[in-house]
Amino acid sequence: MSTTGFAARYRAAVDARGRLCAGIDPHAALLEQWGLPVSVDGLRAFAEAAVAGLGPTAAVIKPQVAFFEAFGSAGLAVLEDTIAGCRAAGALVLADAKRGDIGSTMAAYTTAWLDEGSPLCSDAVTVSPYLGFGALSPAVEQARATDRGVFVLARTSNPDGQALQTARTAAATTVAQSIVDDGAAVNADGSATVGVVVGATREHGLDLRELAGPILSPGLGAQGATAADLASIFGDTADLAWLLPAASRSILGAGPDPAALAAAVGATRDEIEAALSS
Ligand SMILES: O=c1ccn([C@@H]2O[C@H](COP(=O)(O)O)[C@@H](O)[C@H]2O)c(=O)[nH]1
Repeated sequence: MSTTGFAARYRAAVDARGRLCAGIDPHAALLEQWGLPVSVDGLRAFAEAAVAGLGPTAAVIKPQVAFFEAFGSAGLAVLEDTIAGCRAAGALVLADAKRGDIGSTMAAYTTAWLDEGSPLCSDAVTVSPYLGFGALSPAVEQARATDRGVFVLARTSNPDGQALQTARTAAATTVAQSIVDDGAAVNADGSATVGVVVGATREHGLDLRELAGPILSPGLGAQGATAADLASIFGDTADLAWLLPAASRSILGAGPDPAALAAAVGATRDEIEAALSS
């Protein structure tokens, strides 16, 4: 396995902390469950507890940008501090922003999420390939140059994406498989710059064995997928060393005590590791 680029940083994090991406999704319902107001003050208290609990324990932390954007500029200020806090605690930060646009606009998104000078700069960002994989080039090239990652939506965990993602391209592969193959072509340099998003909620019908990059798999817990599902869905179709299962609400429900959040991360990770190594 390569030890260059994002690959080296990703491998170091997962080797030290295990295969889990823990989400920070400050849903209004979770704020209320934690006894917090649905306001910027509540958002900040939620995020600070989440950073304290998840930051030192999870390999990768995925703030869901939408929940911060919902509070406007004050919410984005909380997101900036959340990203900085997670990175300072030793976790890799994957900003779940799902950006994607024509190349010139994509360059601006790239500056926002992958340029060290930006207060939102993260270790990786999720992107949408609906404008074409090539339109993502500014992000891919910046990520490759700075040992960061870009996670491209391929086969999402929700049922709504089925028709589009399993449609056949002119080359007769599915759209989702074409995204995986485009990512594998970038990763042929050993950098693991491109990860893909493949939900854990169903069979995906993809061959992920040549990707040589991380496979973010949301859907554990609140969306119904289990650790046991991971082994059956990905066991024959992927290099499990690259599998990065993700859970948000099922972990955050243990809050607001940071120690309880850390314990939930540990328990979820241990369940995943046991399922994937059996
Ligand atoms: O296919 C996808 C892509 C992204 N997500 C995001 O992951 C989390 C899942 O949260 P849970 O609480 O664990 O359900 C959320 O931020 C989604 O936007 C996804 O679920 N599926």
